[in-house]
Amino acid sequence: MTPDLMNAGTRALDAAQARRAALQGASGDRGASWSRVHEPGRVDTTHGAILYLDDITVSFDGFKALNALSMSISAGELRCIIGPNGAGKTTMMDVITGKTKPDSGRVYFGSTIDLLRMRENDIASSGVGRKFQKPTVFERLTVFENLELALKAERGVGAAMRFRLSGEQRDRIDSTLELIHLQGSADRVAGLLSHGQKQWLEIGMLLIQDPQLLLLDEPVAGMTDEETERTAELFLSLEGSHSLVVVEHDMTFIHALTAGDPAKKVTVLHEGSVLAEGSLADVQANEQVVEVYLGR
Ligand SMILES: Nc1ncnc2c1ncn2[C@@H]1O[C@H](COP(=O)(O)OP(=O)(O)OP(=O)(O)O)[C@@H](O)[C@H]1O
Repeated sequence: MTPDLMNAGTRALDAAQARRAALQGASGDRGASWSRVHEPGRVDTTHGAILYLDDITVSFDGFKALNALSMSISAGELRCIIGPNGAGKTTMMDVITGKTKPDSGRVYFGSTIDLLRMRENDIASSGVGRKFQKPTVFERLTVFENLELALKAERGVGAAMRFRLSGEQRDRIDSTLELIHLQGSADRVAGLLSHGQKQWLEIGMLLIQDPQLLLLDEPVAGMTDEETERTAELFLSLEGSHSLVVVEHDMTFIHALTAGDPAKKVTVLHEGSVLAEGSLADVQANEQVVEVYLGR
């Protein structure tokens, strides 16, 4: 999480908590941080791709975490990325979001935005939303307040403090609540939600800012089977209107997301490069993939 994003969240949280404390005579602490995404709609996808990674190498003390990695994600695509521990999946996400700068290679958001020239905060602002594995919601705020905060942060931190919700924005929060299956929990304190519900809330906080590309790192880790199923439904409902890159080890979930559709690509990473790419059936039948990952 970048310092700017941390500040955006904590300062707005302070303001929200001060309001609540004034009303309830209570005080709270700070539980989380999250990404701010705004000004979507400027990404040029006329050539079909929303994300290009070209020949990316990242070395840590001589060890290549990414080794000439190339990959392209189409606009509106839901791409699953699998691979053994240490394959480079998180490092790849770190490069896309500007957390790690590669030794060499190119990363483009659409055909014109060179992400390697941008800082982490600016990449988030350009429409790349990232969900880390661990849910990071503001535990002491209600579900509604968490979404409100995410919506307000679109306007910048200073403006967010003074900003009041319009009817249209309330509707946007309501439709997000419905999308993430939390319409009955709007007034619940987020800390009381189940692990899966916290994950959905954080996804909602990203979605309400309308990112064009969503990077999701092991989103169903720790979820119940029912929560996993619902998360698959949610992601499938976003496909087309958003582009999603989902890193996941849970093959049941990957099955649900690809739903036997041979047109849906799964990418297998191994030792910092693409080992295989194709339909789930194709990669499952690939002997090398079985050897390094699926057969274990
Ligand atoms: N900051 C770092 N310094 C040194 N080595 C690192 C660093 N970050 C990652 N690595 C190494 O790079 C390799 C790739 O790590 P990465 O976390 O990207 O893999 P991953 O595919 O996300 O694994 P997992 O499925 O376990 O999350 C690993 O061998 C890891 O130890």
